[in-house]
Amino acid sequence: MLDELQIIDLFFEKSEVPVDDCAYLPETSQIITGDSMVENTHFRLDWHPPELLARKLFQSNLSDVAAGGGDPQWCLLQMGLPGNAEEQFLKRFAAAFREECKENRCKLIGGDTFRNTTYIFSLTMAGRVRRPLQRRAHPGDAIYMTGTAGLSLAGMKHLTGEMKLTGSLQKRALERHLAPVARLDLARKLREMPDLHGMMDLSDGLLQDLERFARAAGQRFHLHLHSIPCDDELLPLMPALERAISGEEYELVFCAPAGLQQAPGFDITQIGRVITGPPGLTVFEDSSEGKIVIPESRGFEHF
Ligand SMILES: Nc1ncnc2c1ncn2[C@@H]1O[C@H](COP(=O)(O)OP(=O)(O)O)[C@@H](O)[C@H]1O
Ligand SMILES: Cc1ncc(C[n+]2csc(CCOP(=O)(O)OP(=O)(O)O)c2C)c(N)n1
Ligand SMILES: [Mg+2]
Repeated sequence: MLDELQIIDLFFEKSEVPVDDCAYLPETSQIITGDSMVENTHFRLDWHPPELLARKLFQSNLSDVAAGGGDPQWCLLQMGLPGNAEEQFLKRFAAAFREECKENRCKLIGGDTFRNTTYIFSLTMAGRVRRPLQRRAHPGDAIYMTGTAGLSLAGMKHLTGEMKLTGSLQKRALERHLAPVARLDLARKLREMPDLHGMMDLSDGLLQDLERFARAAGQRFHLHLHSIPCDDELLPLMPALERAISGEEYELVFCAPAGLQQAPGFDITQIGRVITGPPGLTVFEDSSEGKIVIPESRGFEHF
């Protein structure tokens, strides 16, 4: 079986394969993206109340628009629904989705609805952009991420029974997994920095996403595992390599000159650096770069 990127490659000439979170439409200064929530692939009905499902669908797309340097403008909603879909489920989903559109000034302008054996929710979102942010980096840049990594995987592991979380940590992990919030607030600040070279959002985990970022940028990325920021309470419960494969965090990862400082409302951490070398990712234990780590797992992959 081909993997996800090999399948996508089938549709493009080699030089035209899309590598960014969003496609850029220069004629109208817009960016456009699409992401889906599919039953038993992205969510389970017994885990995910319809309100949170609608919000996660919206926020995962908003996260791409934020990483692309844009502000949301309009969206199209495609839905596959079982014949026995409950009216209450659909009403609750629709009400929450409408709230998201309103809160984020994003107009639902169309879509498609069809019968399917399971639920499929797929969103296309467009945004306006002044300077589209792509997956670019310069040698010598620092690699930064916003927020923390690990909570989403911890939340899912709690739901599957692989981890037993309690109290406020359980709440934060479930919230991160079931109801992530795109970092549009920080993206708006970051995109004003003239020497921000490139940005993406964290959906498949740092190992996969940084590998793709590095290849798109044509640079070598060094990730420092022990620099990956983590929720204080989760830190002793989740090894660094697991934080590096936690997807669906919807934090931002970006490359800019070293020396950026954390500040209130600006929760960024340096997690690695960019060097000249063959495009790809090398994982080191820490920032001394004394010990290379070969990960056993790359995290969640569709194929
Ligand atoms: N079926 C497809 N046809 C054309 N382009 C695709 C398809 N699936 C994914 N892509 C593109 O391939 C790139 C990688 O996809 P993906 O990993 O889903 O991006 P993201 O993590 O930003 O959602 C994106 O630019 C996306 O638009
Ligand atoms: C039932 C269920 N199984 C597995 C997962 C974990 N999971 C599903 S998709 C995904 C990665 C992100 O989804 P993807 O469709 O690859 O988003 P994109 O990279 O396109 O933004 C993860 C970690 C989940 N959330 N729910
Ligand atoms: Mg996608």
